[in-house]
Amino acid sequence: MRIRFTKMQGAGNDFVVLDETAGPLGLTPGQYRFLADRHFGVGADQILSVRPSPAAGVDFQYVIHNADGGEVEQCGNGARCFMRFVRERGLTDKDVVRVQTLSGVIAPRMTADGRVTVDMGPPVFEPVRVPFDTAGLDPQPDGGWHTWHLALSAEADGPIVPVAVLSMGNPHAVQLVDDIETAPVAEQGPRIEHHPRFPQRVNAGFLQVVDRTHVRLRVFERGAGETLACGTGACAAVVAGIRLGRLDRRVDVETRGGILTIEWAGGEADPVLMTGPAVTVFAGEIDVPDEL
Ligand SMILES: N[C@H](CCC[C@H](N)C(=O)O)C(=O)O
Repeated sequence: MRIRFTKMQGAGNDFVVLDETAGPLGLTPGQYRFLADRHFGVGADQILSVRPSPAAGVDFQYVIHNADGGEVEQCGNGARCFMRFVRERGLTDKDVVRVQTLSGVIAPRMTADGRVTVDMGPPVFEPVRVPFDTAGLDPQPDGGWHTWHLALSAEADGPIVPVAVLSMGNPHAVQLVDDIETAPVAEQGPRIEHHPRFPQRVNAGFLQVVDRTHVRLRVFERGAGETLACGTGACAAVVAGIRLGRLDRRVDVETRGGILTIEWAGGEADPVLMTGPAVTVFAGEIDVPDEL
C-alpha cells in the first residue's frame, strides 16, 4: 500500500502524520510499527491520524499509535502538530479546533508567536482511573499530597521508588530526582513502564525541580522508550509538582528537545494548558507492506 505522510516534531518528539479525512487507511499494528521504524520505515515516536469529525461540536478525530503499534488515549506534543497540520493543509481555517481523542475532547489553539497552546483537559487522580492498582499499598504523605512507594524488583532489598501517579488521559508515574542528567531513566524506565501495578503500562517521568517556575524532565514513554520530550508527561509532572507543593501554577519545562510551558490553576476540575512548538519537517510517500 503506498501512502502519503507528513513528518513533524514537537520539541523533538517526532511523528508520522496521516491525513485520513477521506477515510481510514485501515492500517494494522504491524504497519504502524513499520512506519515508526527508524531503519526500515519513516521513523517516529508516534503515528498520528487525522480523521473526520465523529460528532457535532467536534472538528476532527485524533487517533494516536505508539511506535510499538498500540493505540493510546492521548499525545500532547502530537496535539500541537495536529493543529499545525490541519491548518497547513487547509483542513480548517479556525484558530482553535476541538479534537476528539480516546480520552476526551482537547482544544489546540494557534498562538500569535507561532507556537500552539492546547487545553489538555483536567488531570485525573483516582488510581482506578489511571489505572493503577494500589492493593496493599499505603499513600505516603509528601508535601500537600502523597506518593506511592513502588518496588521495582521481587527481591526484598530491591529498589523502591516514590512516584506520583496520575492520568492526563494516559497514565503517568512521576518521580523526583536531584539531577536529570544522572537519573536512572534507562535502568528504571522499562521496569516502571511494565510494572504489574499498571495494567495498561505507564509513562515514567523523571523530574528535577530547578525552582518553582522551572523544571527539567525526562520521560521513558510507554510504547516508545525515552523520547526527547513528552507533552502529557510535562503536564503530569507539573501537576504532580504543584500538588506536592514544589511548583507555582505556571512552569517552564526544559526537555532534551525544547521548552514546554505548562499552566494549571490547581483545582481538580481545572484544565492543564500546554504551550510549545510544532514543526513540519518534510512530506513524502512510502510503500507499506500489505502483510504486516
Ligand atoms: N507514550 C504515550 C503516548 C504519547 C505521549 C507523548 N508523546 C506526548 O507528547 O504526550 C502513552 O503511551 O501514553
